[in-house]
Amino acid sequence: MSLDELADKSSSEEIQVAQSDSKFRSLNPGPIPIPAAPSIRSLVDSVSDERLDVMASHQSENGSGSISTASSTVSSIESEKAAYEYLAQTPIKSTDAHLVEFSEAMRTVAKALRRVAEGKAAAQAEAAEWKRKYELEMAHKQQSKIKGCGSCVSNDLDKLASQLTLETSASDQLGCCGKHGICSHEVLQDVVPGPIPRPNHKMVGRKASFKLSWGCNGDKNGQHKHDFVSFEKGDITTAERSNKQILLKWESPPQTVLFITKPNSNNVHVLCAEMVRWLKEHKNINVFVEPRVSKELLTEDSSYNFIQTWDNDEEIKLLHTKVDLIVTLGGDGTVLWAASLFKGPVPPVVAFSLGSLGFMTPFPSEQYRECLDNVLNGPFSITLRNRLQCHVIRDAAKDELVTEDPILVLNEVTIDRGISSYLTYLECYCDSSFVTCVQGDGLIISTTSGSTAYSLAAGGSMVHPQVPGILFTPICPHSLSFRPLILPEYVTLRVQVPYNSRGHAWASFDGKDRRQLSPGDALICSISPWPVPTACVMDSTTDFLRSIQEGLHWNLRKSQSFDGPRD
Ligand SMILES: NC(=O)c1ccc[n+]([C@@H]2O[C@H](COP(=O)([O-])OP(=O)(O)OC[C@H]3O[C@@H](n4cnc5c(N)ncnc54)[C@H](O)[C@@H]3O)[C@@H](O)[C@H]2O)c1
Ligand SMILES: Nc1ncnc2c1ncn2[C@@H]1O[C@H](COP(=O)(O)OP(=O)(O)OP(=O)(O)O)[C@@H](O)[C@H]1O
Repeated sequence: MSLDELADKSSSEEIQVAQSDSKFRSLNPGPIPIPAAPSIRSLVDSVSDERLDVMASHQSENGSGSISTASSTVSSIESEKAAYEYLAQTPIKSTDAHLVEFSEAMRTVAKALRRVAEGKAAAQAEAAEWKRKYELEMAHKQQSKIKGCGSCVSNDLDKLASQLTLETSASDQLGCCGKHGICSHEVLQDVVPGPIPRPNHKMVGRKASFKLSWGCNGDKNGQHKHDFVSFEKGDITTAERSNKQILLKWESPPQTVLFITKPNSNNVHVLCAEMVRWLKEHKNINVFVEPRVSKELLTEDSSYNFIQTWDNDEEIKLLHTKVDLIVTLGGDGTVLWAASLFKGPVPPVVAFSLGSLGFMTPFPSEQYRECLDNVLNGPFSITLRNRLQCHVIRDAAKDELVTEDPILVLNEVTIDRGISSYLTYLECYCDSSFVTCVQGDGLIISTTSGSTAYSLAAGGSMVHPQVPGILFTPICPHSLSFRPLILPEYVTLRVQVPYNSRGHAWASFDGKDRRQLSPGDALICSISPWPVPTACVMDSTTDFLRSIQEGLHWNLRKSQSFDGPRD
């Protein structure tokens, strides 16, 4: 697809969403009076007719058509709510067939409206995604012009998207962003969507540029073997598998490091002060710290006046354009916290272990000089940890233009019963297919990085973080046959609290930011295009195996003694 076509697609999709919304508003005439009891039959009839219309138009139209289906039925939302209220106030005799039929019709209409609201949210998300990719591509082009690096330019947006989502599998050692390298850093620097930042004397210079490539160990002649399916003579075969370890190689030296540290820990505080000074004095590195840490360091010693920080959320949005590396000092929670600061691209993370478990924190803090030397010089292995992008869709806001901001999680999103003592009742869909109803304490939708966290405690498999997948793990399901699932990374999951749920559900994101989900609300999750690159001590697999063995004591058992019965 050319850039122009992309621009057209991006803008036309936005226009489509906007148009459908304006239709939404213009067709929503406001509340419809609650029908008096004698006229309820006529209301049932009219709703039943609308139900038929909805079904007919669903059959005859494609996906985008479903938005206009919503428009034609939106006027019944208010009447539906009014009718529910009316029904709640009026005792229903089980023998009253009319009221039962009416209530059924209302449910059908409500379901159709839900589908439309969700379709709209998905379309908005998709349009935003295309727009962002388009902006990235433009930035990439501009950057390449400045650098005179013609080979960096790719006119194919799909290629860029697949590079960002790791669908490309190749290694290339051919210089600047050769055919198979990932030049994401160049794409991401300098141009930032959003408001123009106010001039800041603390701003640092350009970011260091780097290249990601897939390693090809054991490949003697340097020829990389790709993972692809070939169809020679009608036979389907996969080529020999390559080593997919991802290497980060700096193309210019990194200049700026951001520290994210666990609060209320004296050890962390002392080490942070020492590392900051060492980086400045021995490596001439610019250092950013959190506002809390900046205050602490400056109160102690004014000679830390070289450190930089931020004042507000707008400045946090720009951090990824200034920072070459993130250093975390703490446990896994600190890595999650660091990732949560970045709603878009995330610079590589070097996680030093100062927590209790430290599954994602492989670097020993006692050897920080050696570790940082290795990382600053490069090349080093990284694990690209996928994140999930979660949208909460409110039933009450289905005819509003703006939905809640997406939330990115590195571990998982959990939907549970919170303080409710009732069973959680959740309807789950994968793309357009119904998956199941969860009846139990809740559901965990996890990344593969999160597979060793809450999902593991709920009986999910441990999955290597580079495996492209989404884990679907129930929490205490009240069923004998509910096994956890692992779904492919490209699907979109939708979990909704049905109208007839007895209680609310609660969503939490990496264990934080709890949000109530009322009957009618839904959560939509898919893999985000912005992974978290974490530096490895050895390589992705060695580090993972070490973590499950040393951190979780996986399959620890006393060895069987030599003496005893034999074959
Ligand atoms: N029953 C459970 O196991 C349970 C319950 C609630 C939350 N959690 C996890 O805690 C996470 C939040 O972590 P926190 O440190 O802010 O909270 P926290 O301080 O409560 O620590 C939770 C524990 O989970 C470990 N952990 C976190 N991410 C991990 C990962 N990817 N692999 C292996 N272990 C991991 C941490 O090291 C820590 O020991 C949530 O994302 C969730 O996965 C687990
Ligand atoms: N920079 C930060 N600002 C605010 N809160 C933070 C920050 N870093 C970590 N936290 C929070 O502090 C809590 C504890 O942090 P962390 O998990 O890193 O330490 P730990 O519990 O000692 O280690 P582990 O997770 O390995 O057991 C987490 O809930 C995390 O969200």
